[in-house]
Amino acid sequence: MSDASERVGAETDDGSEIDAVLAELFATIESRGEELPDGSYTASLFTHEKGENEVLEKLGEETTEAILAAKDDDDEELLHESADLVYHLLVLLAMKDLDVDDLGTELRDRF
Ligand SMILES: N=c1c2ncn([C@@H]3O[C@H](COP(=O)(O)OP(=O)(O)OP(=O)(O)O)[C@@H](O)[C@H]3O)c2ncn1[C@@H]1O[C@H](COP(=O)(O)O)[C@@H](O)[C@H]1O
Repeated sequence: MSDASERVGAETDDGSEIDAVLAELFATIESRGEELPDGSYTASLFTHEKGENEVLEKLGEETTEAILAAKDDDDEELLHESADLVYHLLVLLAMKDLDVDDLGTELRDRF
């Protein structure tokens, strides 16, 4: 695992914006899980009474909402729900002590 602080604002060699956004968001998620600040939705997921199940349920809900948006041909809503989905997936990876870089490696290995 790489140090979260090193990834904040990180850009890949080709300056890919999505890589930078995912790296910064993941670093923020990890930091919320460590510091558990009051008022943080992310921190509330790490301390939820349902534990990991809360995030798993959210992933199910956001997936359904993304599917419905796609079926409605509502591109704006599809992007919104896709962002919710990716965010919750990153929270799950952080809870499992996995890393967004591990996800990147898994995807790149399929090229
Ligand atoms: N990217 C996200 C993010 N995406 C989704 N969510 C939250 O996930 C929840 C989604 O659940 P629901 O679909 O039930 O929520 P909803 O009220 O119906 O809203 P929508 O479906 O319209 O999104 C909402 O509370 C959203 O605010 C997020 N909460 C936080 N972040 C980021 O996480 C980082 C830490 O933020 P804090 O959690 O505020 O510390 C920051 O970079 C934030 O931008």
